[in-house]
Parts: sequence; C-alpha cells; structure tokens
Amino acid sequence: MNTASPPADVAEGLAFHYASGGGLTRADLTLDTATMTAVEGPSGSGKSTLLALLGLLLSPTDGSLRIAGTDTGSLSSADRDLLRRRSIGIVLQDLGLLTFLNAWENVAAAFGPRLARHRAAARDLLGELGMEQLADSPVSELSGGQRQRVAVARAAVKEPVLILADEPTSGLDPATANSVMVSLRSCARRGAAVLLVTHDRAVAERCDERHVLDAGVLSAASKELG
Ligand SMILES: Nc1ncnc2c1ncn2[C@@H]1O[C@H](COP(=O)(O)OP(=O)(O)OP(=O)(O)O)[C@@H](O)[C@H]1O
Repeated sequence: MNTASPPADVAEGLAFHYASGGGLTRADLTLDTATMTAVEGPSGSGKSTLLALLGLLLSPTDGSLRIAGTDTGSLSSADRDLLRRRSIGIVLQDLGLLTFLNAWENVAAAFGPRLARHRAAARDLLGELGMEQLADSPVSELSGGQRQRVAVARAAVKEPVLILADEPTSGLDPATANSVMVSLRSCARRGAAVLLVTHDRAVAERCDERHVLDAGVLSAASKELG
C-alpha cells in the first residue's frame, strides 16, 4: 500500500433514504489507493445503494463524499459526471458489455467511440489480466469469468483512482472467481483503490480491509470474523 498517497475516497456519515424507507443509514469509509476493500452484507442491507453513492450514480441525502480530493457535495451535475468519468471505474453486476464488439474493443470503449486509438492500452491491460489470447474474441463467445475480466479491464483502463465492483465473483466457480480476484488485485497494484461488495466471506477475506453492512449501517468487520 502506498501510504504517501491521499485516500482515493472518504465518506463521512453518508446516507441515502428511498421513499420506501430503505437505503443506507450511515457509512463512514476511507478507501486508500493500492488497497482492496470488501463490503459484506446480507441481501437488502444497502450494498448496491452504497456502491451507487460512491460511484456518483446517486446523490446522498446526508453526509459528505470526497473523491480524489474533490468534495462532491458542491459539484454541478456536469462536474459530477466529469469526475465519475475521470476518476471512477465501475463493474456492475449486469456487466453491460457491448456484445457486437470483441474483448479489446469493449475495453477501449471506456475512452469513447474512437476505439482504434486505445487499442494498445486495451490489449496491454487484457494481457496483464491473463486475457491476451482472447483479446480479439467477440464477448458473446467468452465464458462468464472471461467477460467479468473484460469488464474489470474496461473499468480500469483509464487508470481511475477508484474501482467499484458489485458482486464480481457472483455465480462463478472457485477457479474463475480466483482469476477475477487476481485481476482486481492487479488493478490495486497499479494504484487504484478497489472496493467490492460481496456475499462471499472467502472473497472478502482476500481483501486488505473489510467492512460489514447491516440494515444500512456500515462498520469495520471485527477481526474474529476471520
Ligand atoms: N429503487 C428503490 N426504491 C425503493 N427502495 C429501494 C430501492 N432500491 C433499494 N431499495 C431498498 O433499500 C434497501 C437496500 O437495498 P440495496 O439494493 O442497496 O441492498 P443490497 O444489500 O444491495 O441487496 P442485494 O444484496 O439483494 O442486492 C432495501 O431495503 C431495498 O428494498
């Protein structure tokens, strides 16, 4: 971990209340660069809401959020979009890959429509994530784990300070889940703060920091949890 760098993300008293009454009651969280952090929690505890807040996809009803040194509370919607595009990579559960493009084109698409300009960066990163041989494959022909790694590469290729991953190993067999975790670790080694939400204790245990969400309240995982 690079302790000289300021945190990628600091949330204080972050909260979001849906009209239904559900949501996120309180999250205090610091995400350091080059570090993997897990948030565990049962269904309905607020994991997706937290991820959407950290990804600037939702605006908090309370609390503050600083990303890459910028206080997001005072930003216009255009500036929030800009900060998201520059500083955050998101791997959603529904990966949102473009099925008519191949693997490297999907990664390059993170930069915009001029795919060929970013061919080298996209292929290099896929190579780092163990996907060199599959860079030219249509994503429709890739396995679930391979697609997940393409989505990780797409989130990471612009070298965001923060990478958010929603259940990145969900539905994968242990070997494939391992390859996805290795890919996320590789992103952290490149300097990103990586946050993943998971139901899977074994996945959380591979992270440097662990937090638990319970009924909308985030707290540090106690060491005796393992
Ligand atoms: N769009 C919405 N409108 C109203 N309530 C919502 C909405 N999305 C989520 N909620 C409520 O907010 C709470 C937290 O939901 P959230 O999806 O963040 O939980 P989660 O931990 O991600 O669940 P899961 O693991 O099942 O995806 C739940 O009580 C849920 O019913």
